[in-house]
Amino acid sequence: MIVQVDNLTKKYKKEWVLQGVQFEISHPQIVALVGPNGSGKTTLFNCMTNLLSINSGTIKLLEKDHTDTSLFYDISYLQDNRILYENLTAYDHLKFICGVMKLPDSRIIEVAERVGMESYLKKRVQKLSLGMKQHLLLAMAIINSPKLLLMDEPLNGLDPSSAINMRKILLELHKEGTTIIISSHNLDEIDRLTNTIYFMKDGVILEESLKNYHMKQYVLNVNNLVQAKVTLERLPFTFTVNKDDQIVFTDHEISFQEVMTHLNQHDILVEDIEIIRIGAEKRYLELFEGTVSE
Ligand SMILES: Nc1ncnc2c1ncn2[C@@H]1O[C@H](COP(=O)(O)OP(=O)(O)OP(=O)(O)O)[C@@H](O)[C@H]1O
Repeated sequence: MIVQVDNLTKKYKKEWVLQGVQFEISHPQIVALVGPNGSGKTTLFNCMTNLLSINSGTIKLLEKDHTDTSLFYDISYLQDNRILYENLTAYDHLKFICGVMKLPDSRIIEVAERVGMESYLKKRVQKLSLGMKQHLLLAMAIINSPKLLLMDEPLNGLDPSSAINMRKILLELHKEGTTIIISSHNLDEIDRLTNTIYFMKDGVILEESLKNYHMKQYVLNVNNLVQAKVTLERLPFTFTVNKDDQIVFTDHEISFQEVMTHLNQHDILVEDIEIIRIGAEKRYLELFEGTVSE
C-alpha cells in the first residue's frame, strides 16, 4: 500500500477540521484532491507529512507510520512559496536539499533543465515572479525523485506554457512510478492530469470519489422508449429519461457494452448515441453548489 489513511481527525482549538478522513492508494497513480476553500486539504497534507500532529486515526505511507523519519528521503511535499528564503537564490535552495538528501550537485542542473528554470537559477527568491517561485518549488520537490509527491496548489501563478510543462513533468513522473496527490482549484487542468478525484467536503473525503472518477455519460435515442425502459429496469443500474425522451446513464454501475447488448437482445434499436464527458467542474458544481452546468 502506498498510502493508507484511516479515520484521521484533526482539530484546531475547538474546530474539527478533519473529521474521519479515509482513503487508500494501492498502486502508483495521480490523485487529485478537490474541494472548496477551507475544506481541509492543506491540513490533510500537513498531517500526512507530520508537520501537524493528529488527534486520532492512522496514516501509513509506503508501509511506514507517517512519523517515521526515514520517509524523508522518499516523500516530497510542495507547499506554498512562503517556505522559500527571500535572500537565498534558487540554486542555494536546491544545493541545500542536495546536501541533506546526499544527492550529487549534478542533480541541480538536471532538475533545473527539466523544469525550465536554468536562466534564473542564480537569482534571489525576492527577485522571482510568482510563477518562477512555483518552478523552484517544483524543482525542490522532484530533485530527490520521490516515490510519493504531495502537491498543495502547485498550479498557482503558472502561465499556460508553464502549466503545460508541469503537466508533462507530472505525467512523466507518474510513468516512472511516482504517486502524486495534487490539490488544485484548476479543474480543467485536473481533468487533463487524472480521472481519480477525491472530493473533500467539511473535513471528509466523499465516499463516492474513492472510486475512479467516471467520465462518461451516455444519451441514447431508441426506437421504442416504453419497451426500452421495461427492459433496462431489469438491469442492476440507474438510468433516467430526459425531457427529450432520451435514456441517460453513466458507465459506473454497468458498462455501456452491457446496456447495448441487452437492448439488442430485446430487439430495441438504438438510433443515436451521444457520449458526454463529465468533467470535474460539472461534478464539483453538483456536489458543492447543488447545480449542474449546461
Ligand atoms: N493554523 C490554523 N489555526 C486554526 N484554524 C486553521 C489553521 N489552519 C487552517 N485552519 C482552518 O482549518 C480549516 C481548513 O483549512 P485548510 O487550509 O486545511 O483548507 P483548504 O481546503 O486547504 O483550503 P484552501 O482551498 O482555501 O487552500 C479552515 O476552516 C481554516 O480556517
